[in-house]
Amino acid sequence: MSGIWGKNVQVSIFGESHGVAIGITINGLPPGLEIDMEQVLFEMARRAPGRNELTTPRKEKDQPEILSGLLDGKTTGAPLTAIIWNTNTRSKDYSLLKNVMRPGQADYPGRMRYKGHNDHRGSGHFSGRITAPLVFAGAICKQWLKQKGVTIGSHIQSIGMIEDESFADQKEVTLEQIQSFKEQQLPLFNAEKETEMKDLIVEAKEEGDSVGGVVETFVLGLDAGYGNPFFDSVESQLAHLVFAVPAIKGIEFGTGFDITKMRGSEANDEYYYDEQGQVKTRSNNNGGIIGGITYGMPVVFRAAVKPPASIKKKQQTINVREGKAAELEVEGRHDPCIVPRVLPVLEAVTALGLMDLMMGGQHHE
Ligand SMILES: Cc1cc2nc3c(=O)[nH]c(=O)nc-3n(C[C@H](O)[C@H](O)[C@H](O)COP(=O)(O)O)c2cc1C
Ligand SMILES: C=C(O[C@@H]1CC(C(=O)O)=C[C@@H](OP(=O)(O)O)[C@H]1O)C(=O)O
Repeated sequence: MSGIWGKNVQVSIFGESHGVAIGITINGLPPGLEIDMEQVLFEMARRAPGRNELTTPRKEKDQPEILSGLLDGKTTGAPLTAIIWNTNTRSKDYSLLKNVMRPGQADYPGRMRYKGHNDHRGSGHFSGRITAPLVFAGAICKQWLKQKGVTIGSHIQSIGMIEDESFADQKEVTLEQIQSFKEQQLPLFNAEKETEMKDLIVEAKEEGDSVGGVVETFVLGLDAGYGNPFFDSVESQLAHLVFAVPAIKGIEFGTGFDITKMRGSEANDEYYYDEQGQVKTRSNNNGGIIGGITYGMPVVFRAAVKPPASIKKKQQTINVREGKAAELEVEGRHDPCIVPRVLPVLEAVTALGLMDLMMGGQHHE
């Protein structure tokens, strides 16, 4: 397993979904950073399981216990370690799944990679639950970024075939709107789509099935001049972290794959000076990054979230103990749609990636 990431802010995650606890150690945080714990808990609660009818019924407090690196509410500069206890495991749901492989889940590849020694209970270290410590770290990074004037927001771009408007369609997105998105179950530019999306998730759940979707994340207030091409381009940095999130199957920046359908004259983001003399572009098809470097416009990307694999509907698979074909109806407590819970995770990894990048001092000044 590779549970360690980062150059300037380095994280190390640990734990399994049905183990004693999960957690994270963060290295490289600057000393004296005041941590607003209420804000950290707010972010944790956005992701936590069991909060409403659209999520897994497994209820967890997801209250981080800080073991080191924080004194009188401020970072000391020493490694900051937090653990989150697992309090509501139901491992019997997984006894069959040691041998009967769930299609679309990490059971079979994990078994091959770890020679059957991986903790299969609750998908072990593969579980989406391991994103809780990432949200903890991201909440701290967000507080550092806020001091630098950088804000990260996200909304649901789509659930199944139901689409919201895009960030690019908006004249302006205010900090208040970004904050209100964080308080909503299904944050949308076009709130009229909410009922349709909810109904689709509930319908899939009732049919013993699941649905996927797309999350759009945007970063405001990021100056021009960050990024280290080739290998540490801003896209590489963010994509690396976004693909670490379980269930993410794709990422596109700016206009993404659709830019291929445009002419250069349409795709190019034309420059101008605004009233304050700041360099801006009229469009943002490149999603705030060209040549792997920011150009001062919002960084925008969309992540594809697959429909969760663990469904009640009957599926064909294999029993590896018997070496035979098998049928499977997955029991247990699962998310019918991961999208609403993954927004804070995508924001968190974005915050981590950007803080790591900015701490490296790549800025032109
Ligand atoms: C917040 C979150 C919740 C998830 N909930 C479930 C779930 O309830 N059931 C499930 O089968 N997969 C769930 N997943 C997805 C699996 O963890 C993921 O599909 C699996 O680890 C395999 O990884 P991959 O899909 O990225 O290839 C969740 C993922 C996240 C990020
Ligand atoms: C517990 C969480 O979500 C879990 C993510 C998950 C998976 O396979 O990713 C499967 C389910 O696990 P369990 O069968 O143990 O209930 C979800 O409940 C969480 O995100 O905190």
